Amino acid sequence: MTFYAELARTFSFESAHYLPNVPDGHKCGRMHGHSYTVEVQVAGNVGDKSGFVQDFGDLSVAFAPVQEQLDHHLLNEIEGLENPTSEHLARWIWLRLVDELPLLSAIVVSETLRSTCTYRGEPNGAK
Ligand SMILES: Nc1nc2c(c(=O)[nH]1)N=C([C@H](O)[C@H](O)COP(=O)(O)OP(=O)(O)OP(=O)(O)O)CN2
Repeated sequence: MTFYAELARTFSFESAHYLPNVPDGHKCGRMHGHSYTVEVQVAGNVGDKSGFVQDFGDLSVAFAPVQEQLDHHLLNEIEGLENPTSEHLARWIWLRLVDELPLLSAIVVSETLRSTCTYRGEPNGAK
């Protein structure tokens, strides 16, 4: 019997950033840090024999180089993250994982406990 399921694995890293395009006086224009969490989601059919959509370990392997690039870095200095909002960061991570994780269905970025941004790719699959 084939059935469909969704998996998620959560990663965390510490980074500094500032938002260059916020209005004068906005607190996020000053450099500050976050303990980010990123949830990587994949979705698909569960293999008859494996019982997996995909091995959770594959998500860790795919995320490792991304973590290396982000952890304890100033995000603004990373190419493509010159304006490192949660929205841009979620899409930036998506673009770095989607080739290795074709079942990727969402990237959820949290800067704080109360705020999340979810990116699910472009509707037509465009990059
Ligand atoms: N749509 C977005 N809004 C904001 C982003 C963002 O990436 N996307 N980022 C920020 C800042 O990075 C800021 O550090 C976070 O601000 P805020 O959510 O206000 O965080 P606080 O925990 O300080 O919230 P309080 O309500 O002041 O406690 C801002 N907005």
